[in-house]
Amino acid sequence: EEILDQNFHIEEAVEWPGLDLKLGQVSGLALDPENNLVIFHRGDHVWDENSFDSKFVYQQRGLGPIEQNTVLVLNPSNAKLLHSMGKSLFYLPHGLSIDKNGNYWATDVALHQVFKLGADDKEPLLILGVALQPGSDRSHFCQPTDVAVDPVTGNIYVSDGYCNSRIIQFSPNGLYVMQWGEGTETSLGTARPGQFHIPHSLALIPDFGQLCVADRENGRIQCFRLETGEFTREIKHKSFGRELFAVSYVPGGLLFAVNGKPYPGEAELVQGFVMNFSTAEIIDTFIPLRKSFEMPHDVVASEDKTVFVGDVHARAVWKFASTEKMEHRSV
Ligand SMILES: O=C(N[C@@H](O)C(=O)O)c1ccccc1
Repeated sequence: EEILDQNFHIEEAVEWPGLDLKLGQVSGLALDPENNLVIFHRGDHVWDENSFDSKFVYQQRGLGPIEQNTVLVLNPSNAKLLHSMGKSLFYLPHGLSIDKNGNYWATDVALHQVFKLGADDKEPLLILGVALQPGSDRSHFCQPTDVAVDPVTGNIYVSDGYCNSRIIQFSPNGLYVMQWGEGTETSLGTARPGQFHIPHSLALIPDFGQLCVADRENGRIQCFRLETGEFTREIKHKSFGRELFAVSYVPGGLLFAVNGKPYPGEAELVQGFVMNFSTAEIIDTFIPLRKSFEMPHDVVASEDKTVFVGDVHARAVWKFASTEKMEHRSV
């Protein structure tokens, strides 16, 4: 059995020039099959209190779609722009993930839709949801937050969303299969397993056949069986504080997460977490050396333990790297 060394430590790679990029609100990060960093940002659009009405209908469609390229592909070492796409398609980008075939999966909270894009800039290969129409049936989302695609089955999982509280599974060609989850009755204060208060980010754990969800306003991670949606585990630490924004898994057993900024007077720091997936123990935490986290919104990690964090308010992407090689001792 491999023991993940306990003196694992990551810190900001301060030589990475990606902090000087002129970005809009950074909402999603992903790594493509060549380990390039892909940034999903909002260009000149912002999500603020005027963006939606009380029925979650987007109010700024008069602005038209974002004219800048919203999907940027960067060399992960020197932050050089390799490719950009996704102009005139999105209104308010949110989640981004890339499947094993290199297709991009994106959610747009203004359109209430999920997009499957080929790596070129042609027409989307698949669109789920009805443009600009929030809803909670099998063909509508309400501000969907993220997508995860099972590399084994090709099944599609959507976390839906700010104004729904469910995970929906679609077949590889986009047919509704099943859903699970319900809202948290905030009155009771205690959130039960399978209840969500903004399912905000997804991490698919192929090694264990599970899907983990950042249950944002419940400040916790919940994990479920991919096949059945059956609840398997809650991961919650005091140091998460009130909000847990994003979660990402790296094959080999490490889970990464970022939390939300504490309310004035609360003790918990806004920071990144490295956890041992099997034990759920926190084995390291990290914050930037340059600038500081404002609203870290997504986190993505590669097999060599390089981690990127995107921040929607700081409009920045930081790179973190492990400072010493992981010793995998066999016992
Ligand atoms: O959470 C919010 N936004 C972020 O998640 C984001 O994705 O930008 C938000 C909440 C209230 C009003 C406006 C924005």
